[in-house]
Amino acid sequence: MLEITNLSIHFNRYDRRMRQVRTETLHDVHLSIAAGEIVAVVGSSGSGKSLLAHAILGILPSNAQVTGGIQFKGESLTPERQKRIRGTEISLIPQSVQYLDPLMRVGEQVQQSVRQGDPVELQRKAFDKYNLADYVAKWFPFQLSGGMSRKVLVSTATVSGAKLLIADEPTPGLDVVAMKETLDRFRKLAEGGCAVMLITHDIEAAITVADKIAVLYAGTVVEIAHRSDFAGDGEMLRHPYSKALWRALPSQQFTAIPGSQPLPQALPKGCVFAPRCSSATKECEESPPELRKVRNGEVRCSHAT
Ligand SMILES: Nc1ncnc2c1ncn2[C@@H]1O[C@H](COP(=O)(O)OP(=O)(O)OP(=O)(O)O)[C@@H](O)[C@H]1O
Ligand code: NI
Repeated sequence: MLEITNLSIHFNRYDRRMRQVRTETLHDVHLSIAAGEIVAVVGSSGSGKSLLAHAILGILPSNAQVTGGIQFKGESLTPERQKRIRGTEISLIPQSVQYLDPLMRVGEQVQQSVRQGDPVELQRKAFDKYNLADYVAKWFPFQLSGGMSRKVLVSTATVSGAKLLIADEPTPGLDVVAMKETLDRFRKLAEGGCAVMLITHDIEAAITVADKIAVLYAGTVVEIAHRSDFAGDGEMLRHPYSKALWRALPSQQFTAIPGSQPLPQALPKGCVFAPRCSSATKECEESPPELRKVRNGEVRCSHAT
């Protein structure tokens, strides 16, 4: 359904001395999501998760330069096509419930996203599917609980039969029950033939529902693993950063590694993770490793086995 190849994003901006600086915020991303598949994109704040989503939707700021290819249903996603199918075939479940218009009744907001068929009928069906009572359609966003707002966002994103759904951090702040409901909803959508990209900080949530996990670090996909690789001591994982992420979880060893993720304006010359990696060699510092297949997954580390 979605095929991303060699996708890079640069920003041009001027510094205080009016010199143009070019920063790379996403580096050579390869990622594909099949129909019926859920792929989680995990990584810490600033790793480029939202930029990746915005590149697919074609909603990056105008000073962003995008290179590489994005294919949707086997055809190139040009800016014109992105504009045409955004909100219908490809839709976003935004990071925050603040995306709801506070002055518009929620039923109307869902109806506005309908491009084909009877808006009222389809909105009713969507509410029914997500256990929202009919009368809620007449409510304004401030009248909704957090969980209901999320259901309205999902209804809006799915009401016109999207084939690719991108959910940007849909779970923070949800209690355990609401979180499980949200994740179950994605599973059902995938079972219905949707391709789902689930962007999250929460690895534990990701592995309960995603088929594959892409680990993003400083704009680079360092590993694409299967959910089952996140187990035990992380010995099935291929990249030292994925292992470190896994071991840093409170439910695991709770051990953090020293250092911090480099900023886009200060990326290392070689492997982005080399400055924090205990097995880094001269070679790692010199040039960035290629993405390669290792044990049914993919990794950007020349030492991975
Ligand atoms: N308009 C912009 N101009 C320049 N740099 C940008 C712009 N938007 C984002 N960036 C940079 O790109 C990097 C990735 O940002 P992005 O929002 O994709 O991170 P994220 O992984 O979604 O983080 P979070 O988990 O906090 O949402 C950051 O370093 C950010 O500063
Ligand atoms: Ni983000």
